[in-house]
Amino acid sequence: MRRSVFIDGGAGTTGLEIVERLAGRADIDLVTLADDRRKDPAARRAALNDADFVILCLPDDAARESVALIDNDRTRVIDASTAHRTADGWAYGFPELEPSQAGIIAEAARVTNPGCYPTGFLALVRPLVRAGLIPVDWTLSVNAVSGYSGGGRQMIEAYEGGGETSAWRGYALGLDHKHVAEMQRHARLEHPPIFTPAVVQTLRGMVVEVPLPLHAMPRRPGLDAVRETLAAAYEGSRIVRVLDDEPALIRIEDDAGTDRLTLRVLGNADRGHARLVATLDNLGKGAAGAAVQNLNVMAGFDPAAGLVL
Ligand SMILES: NC(=O)C1=CN([C@@H]2O[C@H](COP(=O)(O)OP(=O)(O)OC[C@H]3O[C@@H](n4cnc5c(N)ncnc54)[C@H](OP(=O)(O)O)[C@@H]3O)[C@@H](O)[C@H]2O)C=CC1
Ligand SMILES: CC(=O)N[C@@H](CCC(=O)OP(=O)(O)O)C(=O)O
Repeated sequence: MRRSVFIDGGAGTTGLEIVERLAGRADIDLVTLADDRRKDPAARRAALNDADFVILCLPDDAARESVALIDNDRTRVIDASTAHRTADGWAYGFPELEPSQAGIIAEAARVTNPGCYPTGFLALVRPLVRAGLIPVDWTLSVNAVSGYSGGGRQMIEAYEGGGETSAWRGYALGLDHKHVAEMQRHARLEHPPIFTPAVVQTLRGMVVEVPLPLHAMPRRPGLDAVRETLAAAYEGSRIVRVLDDEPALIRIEDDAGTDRLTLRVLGNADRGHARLVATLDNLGKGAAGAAVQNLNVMAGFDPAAGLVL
């Protein structure tokens, strides 16, 4: 059955990526607004209420406005912004996070995409918290780097226009990044993680790392036990893969240009030091790929349709 899908914000960085993935699909009628109407509330209201599904690729305030413009109970929403990630009444759009999560998304009228950094963090951590290997009262650290497309059109223009020339730029130095609450809540931790993000001179891709002093943790799990727990959690997934290779290097480009999420458990077994590493594309599983995957789940399509794997 064909479904109509309106991309609100279809001219932006994430919106264009989604259009690219959905264009030409026989099961979808894709709707975007022309440049002179894309910020017109009346045109948006009509498109929002006409569509079976809308995907919001907007700044947070505009995303809230779009939700308020929907006055029917048929249109279903996927929000790529930060606006609803910890809000009641919204399903968290990470189908692999729990065995029951895809079913919750499939039934939901309102689904929020996870944040790009939380996607890597939660994939690494939530199965370990669930298994009791990470105690709920442990304070985790998350160290991450992102390509500059993570900051949307304005950041892309700053880096590509020569306004920003740094190779590595740390930010959120007050440890108050907008993703911290989302990470804590969906990892089911008692304390916020210490999150240290940075942007590097590459367009897309990200590396999200969680160091773990296994030797000091109550259950003292080995690297193999941690890896096996993650592998079991994502067994059968075509999107999230847990590798047990021992690469000499991890590169931010490893999963750039794809909708994959790759997890590794590296470290020093003798010392009981682990380095959990996720690689993904901030615009792939971190944004557009996640939105398309959620649409597939909600509409009953093949979960991996239109994804680059
Ligand atoms: N970039 C990324 O890697 C990720 C982004 N996201 C989230 O996705 C959302 C979109 O981000 P991104 O694509 O990067 O941002 P962009 O700035 O590239 O795109 C946002 C788009 O929304 C448009 N827009 C702004 N205000 C309105 C409005 N009132 N009505 C209609 N359109 C409007 C903008 O138009 P104009 O440029 O003309 O103002 C632009 O086309 C954000 O909430 C972001 O947090 C989530 C995960 C990762
Ligand atoms: C490099 C960069 O600036 N990244 C953005 C996160 C990407 C994004 O847009 O955040 P959401 O996933 O919450 O939508 C930031 O740190 O605010």
